Amino acid sequence: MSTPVVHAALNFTLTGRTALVTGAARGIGHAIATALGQAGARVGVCDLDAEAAEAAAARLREAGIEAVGVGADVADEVQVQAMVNQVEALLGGVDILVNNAGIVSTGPLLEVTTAEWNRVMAIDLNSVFFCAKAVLPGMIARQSGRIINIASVAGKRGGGLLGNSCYAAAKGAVIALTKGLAREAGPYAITVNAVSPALTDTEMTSALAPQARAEVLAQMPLGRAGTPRDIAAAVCFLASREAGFVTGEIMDVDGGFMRD
Ligand SMILES: NC(=O)c1ccc[n+]([C@@H]2O[C@H](COP(=O)([O-])OP(=O)(O)OC[C@H]3O[C@@H](n4cnc5c(N)ncnc54)[C@H](O)[C@@H]3O)[C@@H](O)[C@H]2O)c1
Ligand SMILES: CC(C)C1=CC=C(C(=O)O)[C@@H](O)[C@H]1O
Repeated sequence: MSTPVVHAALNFTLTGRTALVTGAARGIGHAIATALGQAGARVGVCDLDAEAAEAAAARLREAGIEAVGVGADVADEVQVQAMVNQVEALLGGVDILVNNAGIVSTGPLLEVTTAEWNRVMAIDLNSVFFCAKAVLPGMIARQSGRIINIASVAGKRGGGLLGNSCYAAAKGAVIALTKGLAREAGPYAITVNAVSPALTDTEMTSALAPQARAEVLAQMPLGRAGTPRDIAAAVCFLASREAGFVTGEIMDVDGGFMRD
């Protein structure tokens, strides 16, 4: 038997790392950008709404975080490459990519137009492909990196109460892409994981009818909706050096919703 030792203290600081968070002007993305910055990272705050992205970055700077706001539509590959170029020029190579930007569509499949289907797929799924492609060459060159995708319990369950089939299909594909890319990127010491929230209080869910909300909460053992900070905490762990042996994981942060 080996002699017991006192192990080195765990260190969750992100000092010296550059993070890029999409859809970070508000909601879950803003909480993630704030938490990564508070842990020491320099943060690229990306959003479709360029003014809101800059305003969010300014709030982070006021809190002592090095941050830049960048306007980009993550559904557009050319804009994604320009966004990554801008962040890397100002803050250094992206060490941590958080694919958070997303939209939800509601209602049964027969009511979803082809245009709506295409927009959900473009923003919720294609963006993950575009953003990963844009940051991976730098991560491979540096032999390190963290990619964290925000999925959804809808992607595991196939929708139902929690988003419709179209949204669920996009998030289900994000989960499959996370697992596949984890296999591809592992040899370069790059981890790829997803955080899978259930109902979380943000603007996205603010219009949910009280009855529907009560039905969802009744299925959550903890009996409350998630907060953006709940999701940010999980992302910070996965972004840390200490999570270097976790990859291909789809981490439920869902108040127990997915438990059997
Ligand atoms: N809120 C929930 O209950 C919940 C549950 C599970 C998963 N999620 C996922 O979490 C993520 C964040 O959701 P949220 O609740 O904070 O949403 P939100 O609507 O409050 O915020 C989304 C942000 O993404 C930005 N955005 C939208 N389209 C974009 C685009 N094309 N390019 C760049 N930015 C864009 C918006 O401007 C907004 O700032 C999404 O991927 C969502 O699917 C949310
Ligand atoms: C707006 C409402 C139907 C909703 C949006 C997104 C979800 C998700 O899981 O991503 C939901 O939980 C859901 O309540």
